[in-house]
Amino acid sequence: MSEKKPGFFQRLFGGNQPEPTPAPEETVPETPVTPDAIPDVPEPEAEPPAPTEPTDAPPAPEHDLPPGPPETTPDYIEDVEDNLAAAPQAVGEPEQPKGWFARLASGLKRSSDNLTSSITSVFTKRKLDAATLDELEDVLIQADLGIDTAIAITETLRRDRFDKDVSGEDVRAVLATEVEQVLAPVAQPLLIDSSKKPFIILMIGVNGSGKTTTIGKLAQKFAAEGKSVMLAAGDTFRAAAIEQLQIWGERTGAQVVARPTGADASGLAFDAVTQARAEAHDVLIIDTAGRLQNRDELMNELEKIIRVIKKVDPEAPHATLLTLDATTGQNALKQVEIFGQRASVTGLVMTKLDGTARGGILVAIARKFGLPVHFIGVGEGVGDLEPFEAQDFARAIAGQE
Ligand SMILES: Nc1nc2c(ncn2[C@@H]2O[C@H](COP(=O)(O)OP(=O)(O)OP(=O)(O)O)[C@@H](O)[C@H]2O)c(=O)[nH]1
Repeated sequence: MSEKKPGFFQRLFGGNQPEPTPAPEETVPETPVTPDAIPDVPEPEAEPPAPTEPTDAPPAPEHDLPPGPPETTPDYIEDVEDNLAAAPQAVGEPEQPKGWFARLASGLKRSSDNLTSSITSVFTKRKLDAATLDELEDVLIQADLGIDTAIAITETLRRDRFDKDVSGEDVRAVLATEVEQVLAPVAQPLLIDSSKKPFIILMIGVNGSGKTTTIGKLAQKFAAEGKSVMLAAGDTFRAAAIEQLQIWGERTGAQVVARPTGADASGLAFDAVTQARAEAHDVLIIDTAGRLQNRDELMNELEKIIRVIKKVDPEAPHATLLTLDATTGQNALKQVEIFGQRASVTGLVMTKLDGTARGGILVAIARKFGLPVHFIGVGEGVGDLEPFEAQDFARAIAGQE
């Protein structure tokens, strides 16, 4: 799974593609659906009863566990088929619909173009002086790279090149080097400890940040490595999220534990961990409902899910992955801070780098928190999630070939 597909770097840079839809401004995710805003979906109980305290022999689950994906009625299958075009792609060699692929590539091209053209315009005018360095610092901050990185880059230039002719290309090289230095320590693969059966991954993040899609992509990767995967449809607020996970389950051969909409998410997590243990799956990935980090009651619910998982396996979750939507810009820093405090995040996945000029935020996050970044997403397709590589990202941001 760490093998890098040819062409991914190409997708980061883009080619001659049509203009993408402009990236949204910060704070609001692309699909800002809060549980409150969803019609016809019953709210779960404010404080549903926790599952029975487990002992050495865990108690029987509250619900009868289905042998496989539970919804198999003709209507459901029809809905699923209708959704296939918009949903994840089939397992195996991913097919990239050309129009979509072109939009992804164009998104990142715009991002690096914005940065590099600003740099070029600053550095074609004169020898390196204090005013030029100030302008450069502004450009770098506006690109969401963070003040520390912006200062580090300008200080390097001040030290090495002050009062000398400096080209945009020279500056891009310094930028790439600095960004790579910041990112290299956090670019860490997600290691699945095979002594844990199952290795439990909890997926968390704000609404629409890409949790469910990322779970599907991960399930595909693990399945391709021969691992047996179970998915838990813990976003019990939204019927669509449950169905989305079931589609991924069908496509990746992963068993899906699901409950009707509105079921208690902690109870579902407990059942899923118990079942995955009993059946000795290699990996269990638990989806959760999207929640804004400032919704205290929803963050309490997340803490409860974690407590309940620990009742079955005190070491679990073995990985708690926070998905971050790159288009949210500076707000992503707040998300890392609060989710980190409340849910002990162990690693990050940044999605939607294809649709934004704000990919630099990953550099600011890496510098501030030092949390591992395991994957980045550059599209909705199953092949659009790649292990994070510092050098590729640095070169893409700096507009280097
Ligand atoms: N362009 C692009 N879209 C993505 C990427 N990752 C996910 N998406 C899309 O983002 C949207 C939201 O993704 P979901 O996986 O449903 O997000 P979620 O976090 O599970 O959402 P909630 O359940 O509402 O919290 C979907 O339309 C995905 O296809 C990515 O890397 N690039």
